Amino acid sequence: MPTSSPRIAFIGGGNMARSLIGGLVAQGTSAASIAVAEPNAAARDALVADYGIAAFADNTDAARNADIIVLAVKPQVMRSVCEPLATLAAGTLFVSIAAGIGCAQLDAWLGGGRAIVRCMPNTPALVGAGATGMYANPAVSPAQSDAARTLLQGAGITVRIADEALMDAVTAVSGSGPAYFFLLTEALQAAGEAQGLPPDAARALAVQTCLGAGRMLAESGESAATLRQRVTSPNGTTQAALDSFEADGLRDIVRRAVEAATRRGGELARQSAQ
Ligand SMILES: NC(=O)C1=CN([C@@H]2O[C@H](COP(=O)(O)OP(=O)(O)OC[C@H]3O[C@@H](n4cnc5c(N)ncnc54)[C@H](OP(=O)(O)O)[C@@H]3O)[C@@H](O)[C@H]2O)C=CC1
Ligand SMILES: O=C(O)[C@@H]1CCC=N1
Repeated sequence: MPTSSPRIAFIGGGNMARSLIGGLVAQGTSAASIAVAEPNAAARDALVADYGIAAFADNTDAARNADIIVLAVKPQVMRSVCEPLATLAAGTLFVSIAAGIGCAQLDAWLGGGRAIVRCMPNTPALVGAGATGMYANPAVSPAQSDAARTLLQGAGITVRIADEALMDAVTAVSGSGPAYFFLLTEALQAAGEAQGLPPDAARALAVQTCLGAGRMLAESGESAATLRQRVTSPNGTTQAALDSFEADGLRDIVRRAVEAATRRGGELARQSAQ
């Protein structure tokens, strides 16, 4: 790794790459050190306009001089993206954000003996409030591991995962997780409207409640269960709602959803290998 700031190339400039690039630029990483390869011309133009980074139509043009290559394409196209990159310099650090695909598979496509960090960020990276699980293969040096952490720092918190087999569970909890809270917020807003609230009021109340609950979870140092109990007056309104959730099996619903997402990670890996 260079002692100056590393040159970073994103392969794929879609939703998640945009969130990470936004986080990097917001934390002061020079736009001149970031390049992106993206086949869609309109998406390329938008990335240049929004962040002042260099954008290329061709992956190898973006990757050629990079110290770190962030593989930010869908699992289904990962193989066709990796194989042409196998000629890149031995010291290059690859950071994959793809769901499902393991380091051994990526290493085989990239020519073998590669330093690979497999991580699973989430879209709140765009506002510096992301959560990333990160696994480094044995070829990653301490300096490269630090560089990967620095890359992810602007995105929010990073949790080091020692056992790669757990990365599908990370994906199911925090990678996909923002969508679960968005769904709950949609449902809460709709339920408020069904009770007669105007849409604007229902949205404002649901959104701020999600934000406030999240901040209390992060900042109070107390467990989710304790915070929940504090809202719940005996025989009050919250108790009525929570009893309804429990009777409808909410905990089981969540457990099954996370199981389904974890299983899907394995399926994506198998499909991408075909
Ligand atoms: N979205 C999320 O919340 C998260 C996603 N991820 C992972 O991030 C990866 C990307 O997902 P996401 O950002 O949602 O998907 P997107 O479809 O938004 O982004 C992928 C981008 O890659 C481009 N692309 C397609 N083929 C190639 C190619 N051959 N070379 C270079 N770029 C290409 C696509 O262009 P085009 O649209 O023109 O095909 C698209 O802009 C996935 O592997 C996913 O598992 C990880 C964590 C969270
Ligand atoms: O839905 C997906 O497959 C990706 C991975 C985690 C979030 N989005």
